[in-house]
Amino acid sequence: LHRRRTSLKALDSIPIAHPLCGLSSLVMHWVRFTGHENRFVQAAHEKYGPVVRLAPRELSVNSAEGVRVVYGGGFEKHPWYRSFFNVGRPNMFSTYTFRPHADRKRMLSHVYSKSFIQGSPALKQQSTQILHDRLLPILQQAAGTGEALDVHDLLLASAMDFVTAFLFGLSSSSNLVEDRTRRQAILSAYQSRLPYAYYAQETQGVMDGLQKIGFNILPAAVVAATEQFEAWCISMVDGAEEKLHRGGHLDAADQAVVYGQLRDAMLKTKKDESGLTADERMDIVSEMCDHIIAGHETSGIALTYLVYEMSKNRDLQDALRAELTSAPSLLVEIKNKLRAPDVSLTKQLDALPFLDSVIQEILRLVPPIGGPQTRLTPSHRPTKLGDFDEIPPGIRISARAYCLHRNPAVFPDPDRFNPYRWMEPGEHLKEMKRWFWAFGSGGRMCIGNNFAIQELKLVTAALYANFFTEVVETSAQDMQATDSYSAYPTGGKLMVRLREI
Ligand code: HEM
Repeated sequence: LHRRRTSLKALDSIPIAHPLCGLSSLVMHWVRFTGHENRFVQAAHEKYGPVVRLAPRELSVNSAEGVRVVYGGGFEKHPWYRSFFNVGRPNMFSTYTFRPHADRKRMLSHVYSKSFIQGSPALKQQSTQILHDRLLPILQQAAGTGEALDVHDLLLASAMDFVTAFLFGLSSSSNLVEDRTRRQAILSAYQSRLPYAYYAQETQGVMDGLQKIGFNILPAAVVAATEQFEAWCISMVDGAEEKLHRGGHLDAADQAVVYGQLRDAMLKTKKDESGLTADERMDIVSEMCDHIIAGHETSGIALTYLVYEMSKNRDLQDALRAELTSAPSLLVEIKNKLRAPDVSLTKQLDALPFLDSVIQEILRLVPPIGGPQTRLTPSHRPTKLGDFDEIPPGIRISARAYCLHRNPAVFPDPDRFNPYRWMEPGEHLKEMKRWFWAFGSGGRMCIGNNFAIQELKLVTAALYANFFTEVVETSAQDMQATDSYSAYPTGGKLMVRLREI
């Protein structure tokens, strides 16, 4: 205990976010419980600089250099991520130790690489069907009637359809874009547990103890909704497994790219022909559940805010449309005079500078995961962070995109949506890219970033090639992002009126 106290002395020179932060973690518990953690940490960094102490054994960093130190290697994830277990088994996201994480990530990196994503015939077919047959007709119908459409809901649904199609193949995936009843049920089942994240993330020990004596802090309805969501994920896994088991030819759109890859990679690790154990099957289920979660809410949130910001500025919509139509072969005419990006030209679409800047800027302004990416200082050596050295092992430490993206020295007028800031080449652009952190960095960086960027570009291009958007019945307060790990709009909706061009 004495050695522990002495080593903590090294933290005494680090500015504290609040007078009580050096004495107790209660302040941070309160800040998290009341849902203003990102704003609290941001205010502390603005006042005290790039390294602040949040609790006796917790630090926050807010600089590109600090991110390089903490996320460049050697810092394991904090057990905080254990709360992201699905179906009771760890997955790539929730595993906090190096080895099992690296083994799993290696199995899946190839199918999420940029070259694979841009070239995959399966993903091309899946994207075409989701855009042409589901999303665009619904948008056109809303434009025709002039009725306001909740695009938040719809864009979460389309992100869900995109990711589950890539995981399981189209016939075993969701169709939440068209099936509104199922959409409501699934999205609200998933979202019902979000308000309880504090308990799962910050009071795990207490939760576990209480559960042992038969008490669960989470309301029964939330537990049931989580089970319903997991059962739905499992039903898609089962559908994909059945399809692969049957064998025979599958259309490109029907290929279960990610599921098939993980299943084969896990089978290859077996020394005999025994097949996968029940636990290994549940590991796959857990991994798939996590990609369903990580893949739908992030992209859905990004697209929601993109439509919100674009709707506020007609000039930006015109500029985007001008870029899309200046390369005429990029758009193909589909039914009912609608135009859609040609999915065989995803590389060319990716190279459009304004579209790229719009996507980059929305991920900067409202990072869908803006909250802390929590790590532990390494166990075998002290850490040096800027002016502070001898930071002892086992200290909880995090950076967050919410704060990194609000540094006015790097992003002047940081609260303004300004895609043009990404279009001026030079040293400043390089500096902005060093601070851009929507997908994290290092070994635990988002595996789905190439998939997400391609999907965001396809949906944005399809939308603005055909429609003007205007926000109705939604206040700025509704669109305030929740102050938590992910950034859902507080009002839970974005009502938009569309007009066909
Ligand atoms: C705009 C969309 C997305 C954003 C902004 C985003 C952001 C992030 C961030 C910040 C992390 C690191 C989190 C942390 O360490 O706390 C992460 C990890 C991860 N993301 Fe994404 N993500 C997006 C889309 C996706 C998609 C589409 C998938 C899968 C289909 C995905 C799967 C994952 C997985 C599996 C991890 C864990 C990686 C690891 O631990 O090695 N994400 N994502």
